[in-house]
Amino acid sequence: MTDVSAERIRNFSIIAHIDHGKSTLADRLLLTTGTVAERVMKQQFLDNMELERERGITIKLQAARMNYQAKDGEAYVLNLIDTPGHVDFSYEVSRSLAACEGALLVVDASQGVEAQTLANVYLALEHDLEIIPVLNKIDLPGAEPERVIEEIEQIIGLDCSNAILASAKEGIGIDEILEAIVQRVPPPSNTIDDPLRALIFDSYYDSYRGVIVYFRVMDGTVKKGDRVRLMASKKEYEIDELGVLSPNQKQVEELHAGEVGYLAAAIKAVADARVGDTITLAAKPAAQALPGYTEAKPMVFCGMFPTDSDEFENLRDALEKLRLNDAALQYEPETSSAMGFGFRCGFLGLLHMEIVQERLEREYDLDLVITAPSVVYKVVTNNGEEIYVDNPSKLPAPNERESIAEPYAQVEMITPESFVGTLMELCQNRRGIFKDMKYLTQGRTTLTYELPLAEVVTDFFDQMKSRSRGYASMEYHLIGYRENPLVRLDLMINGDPVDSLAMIVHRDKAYGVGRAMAEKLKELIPRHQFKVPIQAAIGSKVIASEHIPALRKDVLAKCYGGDISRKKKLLQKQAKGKKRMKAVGTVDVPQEAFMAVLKLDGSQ
Ligand SMILES: Nc1nc2c(ncn2[C@@H]2O[C@H](COP(=O)(O)OP(=O)(O)OP(=O)(O)O)[C@@H](O)[C@H]2O)c(=O)[nH]1
Repeated sequence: MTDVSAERIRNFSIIAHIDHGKSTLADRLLLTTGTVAERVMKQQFLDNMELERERGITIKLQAARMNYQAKDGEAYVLNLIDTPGHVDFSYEVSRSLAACEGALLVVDASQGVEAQTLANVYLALEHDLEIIPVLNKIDLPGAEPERVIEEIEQIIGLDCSNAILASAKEGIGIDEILEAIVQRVPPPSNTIDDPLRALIFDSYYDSYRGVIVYFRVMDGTVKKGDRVRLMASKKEYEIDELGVLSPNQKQVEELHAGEVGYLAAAIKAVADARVGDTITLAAKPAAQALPGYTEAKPMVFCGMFPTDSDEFENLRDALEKLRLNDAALQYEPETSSAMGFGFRCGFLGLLHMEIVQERLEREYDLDLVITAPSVVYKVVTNNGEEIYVDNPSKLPAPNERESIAEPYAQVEMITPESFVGTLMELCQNRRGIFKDMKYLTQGRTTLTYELPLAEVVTDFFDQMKSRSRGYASMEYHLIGYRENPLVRLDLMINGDPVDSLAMIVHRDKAYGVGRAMAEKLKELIPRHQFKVPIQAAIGSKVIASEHIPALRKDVLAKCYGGDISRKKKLLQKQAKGKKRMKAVGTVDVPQEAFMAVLKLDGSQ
């Protein structure tokens, strides 16, 4: 039972760029408020590391409730709500922020504002949050808090006259931060008498208790045993377990407006209790759900095929299990003439795709061949029908379609001035449309471009990082569909078109990409006993052609018989290399070949 009144509650999150010190500061706040003892924190940290290593995933703190005795003599409850750190999950970030009244904006005083920080600050401002700027790492000799403050004021237009100088590592400024949270973040409004409305900001699947839902009570009261309704999914459940996160789960009997907690109610999959949905009471439902709910929509699609076709059912089981914990993951069976049976999967973005792929391989021990990511194209067919195509091999032929449009993104980059030239060149190569450039303090610049999403989801991020030696940061958001003269480029191996290699490209780039792809495939596909021709074609027109010469020598011949261990090693190496191959007709094609489009040098 918690009996804290709304005036004594403060709900806040921390906005920070990667490595600017969010986790260190969160730990400090937990320690300083006595929520977690130092000894426990060390142990927990180690346990989490162990788990992370074992499961290959990052365990994150979703929320923590702290008790804080403020200088005004009153006891407060401070709820820290975590936000995911990547653009792919910006919808989740926006829901986490919607559950707060304030945010700490943590900026590394030796670095400055980065693009991702900016995106999240704008989200926080949209939700009318009180933002408290914190300049972290002031213990570093290179810290320049004045410059960074100027930068924050200039870029965000945020008053930084009362910014806090802190070092999460050394424990400097922590009391000031806690006091600022109490004094500057507004308390939640006291709507305890209204019908229950609670906002889901996170959830995960637990194999014993079902889905654990993290929520913020916006109005009313929720009790253990209540029958609740989820307003978007329209499903009803009885609450088996209700609690707070301190930061470990601790059961309570009820939670009121303004409080943050978790519940378990034998919910089978996270898709049934989605982030952004509103929890209300079945007996006395609220008239209206909380605003802002949308269903996460996959942006990037790819084919996933088991290298060994007998593994198809195992792949299906694994995807089903992952989906219990990932409402945004979509999949449906796909049959490819080249690859056999597999699944067409949809993801929020490239990082999401990589996480799922990694989990399938690590946790479910599957060997997969994954095709290059594709965005969703909007095609108007000859009979005026509008269809969405997420698989290039399914694009209607030119004489069957009226028009084709592709999604565009606005990309914001922040970079030291010296890399502006090379980043502009990158954007131009990727069909970018220049929108804006602004000079900030100390030779840093913001660059804004509009780019086709297809050009962003390939290797844009990696290219940006390598061209700026790691200094630039970026953020993107979708701005709608635009028509373009796009064509389907087919690739043929040994005379047969390989549907999983088909791609949709701009007409003006088709020749360059076709040639580069043929060359890249020649480089990536191993030699066989026979000559393997490779061709790129648009419709029936071949635009590039290469061939892989036949293998002549036995690889073992080099070993002159004698050295058996060396021979073994060579065979092992070959076996390892073979693992991620897919037989396309009589040709073994390695995984890298399907991702070849990501490896082109970008100058096409
Ligand atoms: N010198 C100094 N180092 C700090 C300070 N705060 C954090 N760090 C260091 O900065 C690095 C990143 O800190 P984290 O707290 O992991 O940063 P984060 O923002 O949570 O990073 P992600 O979890 O990757 O998003 C770590 O090596 C910290 O030890 C500080 O005040 N001073």
